[in-house]
Amino acid sequence: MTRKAGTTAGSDPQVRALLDSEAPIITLVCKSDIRHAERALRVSPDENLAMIEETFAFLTGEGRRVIMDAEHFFDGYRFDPEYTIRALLAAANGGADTLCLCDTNGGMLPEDVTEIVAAVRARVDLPLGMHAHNDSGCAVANSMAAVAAGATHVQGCINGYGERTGNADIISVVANLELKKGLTVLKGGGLTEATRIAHAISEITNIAPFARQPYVGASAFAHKAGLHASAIRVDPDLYQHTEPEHVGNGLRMLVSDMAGRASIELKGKEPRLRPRGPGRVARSRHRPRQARGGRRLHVRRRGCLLRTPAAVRTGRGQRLLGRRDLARARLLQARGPHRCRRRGRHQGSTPGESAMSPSARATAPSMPSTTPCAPHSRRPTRRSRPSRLTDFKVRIMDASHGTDAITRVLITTVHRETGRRRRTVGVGPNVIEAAWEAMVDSLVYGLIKEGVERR
Ligand SMILES: CC(=O)SCCNC(=O)CCNC(=O)[C@H](O)C(C)(C)COP(=O)(O)OP(=O)(O)OC[C@H]1O[C@@H](n2cnc3c(N)ncnc32)[C@H](O)[C@@H]1OP(=O)(O)O
Ligand SMILES: CC(=O)C(=O)O
Repeated sequence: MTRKAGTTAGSDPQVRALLDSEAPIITLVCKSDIRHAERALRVSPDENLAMIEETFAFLTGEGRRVIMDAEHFFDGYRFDPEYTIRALLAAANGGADTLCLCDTNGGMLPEDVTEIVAAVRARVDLPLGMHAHNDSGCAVANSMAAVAAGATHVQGCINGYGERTGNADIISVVANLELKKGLTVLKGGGLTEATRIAHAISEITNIAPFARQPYVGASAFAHKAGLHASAIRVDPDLYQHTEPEHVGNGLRMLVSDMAGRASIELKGKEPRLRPRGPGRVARSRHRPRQARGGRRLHVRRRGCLLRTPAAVRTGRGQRLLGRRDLARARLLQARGPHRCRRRGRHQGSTPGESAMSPSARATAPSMPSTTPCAPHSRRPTRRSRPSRLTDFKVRIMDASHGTDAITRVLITTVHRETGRRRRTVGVGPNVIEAAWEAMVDSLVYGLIKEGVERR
């Protein structure tokens, strides 16, 4: 924000905090709609302009590159175009680097953006930017319209996350600019990382990926209709607007009651379905169940994890939580929540849980606190708890299955002494079982890493 009314930029704590952050580039939100200056800030129109200019002058004087986010610019322009232009010029006088026009309420349509950006372009001689919200479903289109009208800077958010209905999905904007407009936005072919990055960020934020997300969604290049498949067999470009490989995605053929012969032929050509001898076929009989939750796939990739629990012994001769213990846990769980709670107490809670958010703490079960010990062994001590739980995420894999939905739990633990981080995943029909599996894997993985003998 700009400095507050009645202060100087240099003495405003919030402006000083921006400076203290040592960020080389600072973006300042400024009021550019006269109604917001008068009604929200309750300052005179001129005082608002002074707040803008002085804050820019102070920060640029300290050697920072400063971008203006002109809040409510488009709505303000419609109400009082002269004042919005004066707000931009105040920032320009203060040394602004770029003037980003915000559709803060997200209600603009592309033709409004084209008209207003072109009009501003004719009056202001600094690079212009666009910051679009998606309330009218046009954030990406509005960003593209602004670029077509002369903007050279676009703000957005990965996967379209943001306030209310979200901001412009920066992945779609970049892909459109590169693939449809022939501009180079990312260096070194970075666009091919788009799908991986979109999914990695949805993991980190714990927001399920949106299958129909343009370019990077799992369904972005998926085909169901047999009619499509018959043409795709001849040339995939007949039914796709760009090649999925440009954004790191891939073509996917679905086989359903809408499939024809071509669909099945194409499906059969997918590498993972090519028959490779009887062993392969026999294993693939279990595949649908495994693929549903993903755990077995994960386990198989990690090699020994599935086999290990029942077979690892520690130096103290304690047995690690194994499959039988898991069965016991299921039994306890089936007996009701009271028994489960008692069991949780027995396992103790880790101090690491305090590093989690209150909501995570409220739902996370206790980390099985013993290093490797059976659930009915002695009460754990701090010494026997070498790791602390630092993150606990729950994801419902397919919400449409109601209480039958597969639950996935991702946990991160950190070894107290080495600081080594372990991230494991468990999948089950409910949160307790999924959490249990994740925790067992975490312990086993830790033991393997520490060189504990396997039998
Ligand atoms: C357009 C956007 O949405 S940009 C996103 C902005 N970021 C966020 O809102 C998320 C983080 N939020 C925060 O850190 C805090 O809410 C802050 C720092 C923004 C404000 O918190 P506080 O300092 O506690 O202020 P409070 O909520 O009481 O009120 C906001 C103050 O900022 C003032 N203000 C609002 N916009 C501006 C602006 N562009 N320039 C100067 N002052 C402004 C308001 O007049 C109000 O001042 P007052 O305290 O004198 O009445
Ligand atoms: C800056 C911002 O988020 C807005 O005005 O929309």
